[in-house]
Amino acid sequence: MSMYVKIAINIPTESHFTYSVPQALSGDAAVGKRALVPFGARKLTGYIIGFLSEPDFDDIRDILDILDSEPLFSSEDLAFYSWASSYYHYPLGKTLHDILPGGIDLKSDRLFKVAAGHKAPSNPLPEGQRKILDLLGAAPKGLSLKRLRRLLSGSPIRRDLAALLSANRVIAEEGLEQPEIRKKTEKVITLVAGRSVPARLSAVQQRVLSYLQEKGTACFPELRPFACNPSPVVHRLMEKGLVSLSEREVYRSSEESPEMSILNDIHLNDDQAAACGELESALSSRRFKPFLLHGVTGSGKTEVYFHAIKQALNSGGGALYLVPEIGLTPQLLSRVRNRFQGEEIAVIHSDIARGIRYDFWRRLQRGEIRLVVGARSALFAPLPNLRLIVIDEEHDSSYKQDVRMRYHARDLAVLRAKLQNAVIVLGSATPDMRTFYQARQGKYDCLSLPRRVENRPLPQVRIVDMKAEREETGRIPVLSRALITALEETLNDGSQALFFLNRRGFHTFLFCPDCGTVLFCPNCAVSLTLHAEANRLQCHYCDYAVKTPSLCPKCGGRDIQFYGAGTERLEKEILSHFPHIRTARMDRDTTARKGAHTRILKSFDRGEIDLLIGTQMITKGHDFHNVTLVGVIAADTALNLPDFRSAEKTFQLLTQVSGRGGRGRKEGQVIIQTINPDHFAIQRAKNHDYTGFHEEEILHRKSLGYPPFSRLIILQLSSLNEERGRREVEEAGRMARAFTREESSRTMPVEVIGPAEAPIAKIKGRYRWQIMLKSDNLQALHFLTRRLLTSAASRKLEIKVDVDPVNFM
Ligand SMILES: Nc1ncnc2c1ncn2[C@@H]1O[C@H](COP(=O)(O)OP(=O)(O)OP(=O)(O)O)[C@@H](O)[C@H]1O
Ligand SMILES: [Zn+2]
Ligand SMILES: [Zn+2]
Repeated sequence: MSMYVKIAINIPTESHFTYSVPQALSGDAAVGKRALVPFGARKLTGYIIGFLSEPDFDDIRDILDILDSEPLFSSEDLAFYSWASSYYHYPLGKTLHDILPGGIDLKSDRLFKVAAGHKAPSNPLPEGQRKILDLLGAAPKGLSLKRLRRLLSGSPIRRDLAALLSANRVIAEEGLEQPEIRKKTEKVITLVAGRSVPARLSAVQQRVLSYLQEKGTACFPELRPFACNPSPVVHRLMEKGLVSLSEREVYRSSEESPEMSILNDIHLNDDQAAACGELESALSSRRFKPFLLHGVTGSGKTEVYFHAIKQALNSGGGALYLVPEIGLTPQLLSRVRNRFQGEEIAVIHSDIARGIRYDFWRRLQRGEIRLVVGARSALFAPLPNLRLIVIDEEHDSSYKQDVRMRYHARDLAVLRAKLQNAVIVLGSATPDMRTFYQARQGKYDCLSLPRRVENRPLPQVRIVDMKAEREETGRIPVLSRALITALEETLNDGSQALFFLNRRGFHTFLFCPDCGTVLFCPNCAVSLTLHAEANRLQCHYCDYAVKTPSLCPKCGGRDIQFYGAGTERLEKEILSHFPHIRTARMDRDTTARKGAHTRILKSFDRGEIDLLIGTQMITKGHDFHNVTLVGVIAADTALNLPDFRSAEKTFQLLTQVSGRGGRGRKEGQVIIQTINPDHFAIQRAKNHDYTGFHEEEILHRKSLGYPPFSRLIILQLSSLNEERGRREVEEAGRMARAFTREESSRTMPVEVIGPAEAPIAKIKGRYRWQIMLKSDNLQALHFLTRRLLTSAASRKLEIKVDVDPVNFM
């Protein structure tokens, strides 16, 4: 009887495909393995997602090969991945491709090879051509254009390649390209048991043999001390039947992160012990249970996570510990390694080399590693016996991926825990509005750490009204007098300081320094964004627009202006006041190079830097004990993002950055510079009042019907042609509105906001718009989204779906 498999393929279609399995491969086929399949004229890698007993089409083709000796994911994992794929409207084949380790797939492509008759030219070739020839010479099966580019780190090669082709030095033909990442193996030499050693052995052979008698097996490099080229020696011994040769897989692993200062020997305080107790009993019941761990900054949440992880591992299960991308610091890794000595840890994030990731993946799947520490993508790691998921800093927006599948790792983590009967802990000092709202509704059990460890006080926060600091010119200075004085005191004291500056949203909004007014959209309660060329202010939710006013609409002030500075300008300003200060900047520019981020943090940790200036990167998770001053240069930039969460983001940011101060023996102080000193988000942050903030903000959300009182889906529409794009976008908007008027939709109303020009109206030649769908009925939202996707498929309009959007830029 024939066997049929369902296969998902990495192409932009929702559906999967049916193939038959030839007799010779039928023993190998299994869910979670990859298969090489014919697809049109090409050969592609597909993922086996199920079996069929009968064909559901005519004209079914055979799979060509099975590419894995063991599955890369289980049926249980597949159920989770499929859920994510349909919830985020991202095709299953593409979802699997993104989730699985990169670089392992096989596919047919146009491959370039050195021509058979090629001889070295009499005149030396240009460097570009020579490099290509060298690479191709080392790859007898050929290389695709994409791979060549990658190997030449992106330098332009088209012209050189064309020259080589026309000179007949290189040929191109269709073929199967070998995957970039494969299992790594090494040869092992094994002593054959029970052979009597002949008398006539050379001295070297003798030494190798006695080494093997001691060790049992060895690989070639181990034998170098006996012979610089051990290979002929081993072959002699093989001929005599004394040893045998085989191949075994070796695992690649990430380099160790060097130690940073950490405290050991910690005794849990009462609050920590209570939280650990609750987690312990939940873990032992082996059922799904979600917790919110709400603990102020420096309250020792990490200790609680460690405790729970230890228990999960001790009971034979696996644990997943997720931190925001930026929180994955050498300090944290040292802490984890230190605490879980003897335990193998899979560290998974975007900087981990693909070969290492592939090895981790398979060892996790086999149950050889049971602890994963990583950023958002680590959520998909296969863990056969998952007992615990920890999401540290659960409010952090880096858990949301904004390209390809736009998933939220925290939200998916809760689902995964539910599917796999695990305990999940969402931890934060500033929980997401929705998380806290749900905890209050009883969806999560709340664990709380209301105090800092060892009863250290939270830092004193002072707010400086920058409107009162205006100079004679009417401009607002970068540094207030209060901040300059405080920095001076900190330096005299031998302590360190952190200055935080928000780069996002700079120079995009206008404000009035006389009354602090920033212009907001009357419909959506988000700030209006300036389009300087068109001299107008515009709302990116609903497209409302006004001409840029020259007078303040509220107080009539004439000084309407921008304000703020980048980290570079700030550093200059500081140096003009403190010429001898040792500063370092941490932003996207200074940390672009690999390892730079770590280097800066380490040198700050060693006290080689007095003042660290940075963007969001410095606000999270760091535990430096000598920081006594935290300065926030302009709290308003976050407040004025065109985003309904701007108050929440401001509160989180201020609380988190404040929380970096006073974590050691000396008390900390925080100075917040702002032009909105009375704003509730700033006031509540000053008083370390999370609950107060939540209660005030939730009223705003309710009155405007924003989450958690509704769900949102944003459709990002784009087109290469501005005119046609705009027409089609308007048509999509009309369709969406018509849907909301339909009879069937009365029971499930969806509000359609927009279409509006996207915050960045043109990227890479594509014109962009967006439509926001809002409803408290999630089913209705998904239903309408699917419909709009289907209708757009027939046009030139590209639609990307962002379910539960977080970042609006
Ligand atoms: N019971 C304890 N006694 C003394 N020190 C402790 C205790 N628990 C934790 N610590 C130490 O307190 C510091 C802060 O702990 P941790 O980093 O876990 O805080 P946190 O709650 O995660 O803070 P944040 O949210 O600001 O990152 C660490 O240096 C940790 O080693
Ligand atoms: Zn004004
Ligand atoms: Zn609006």
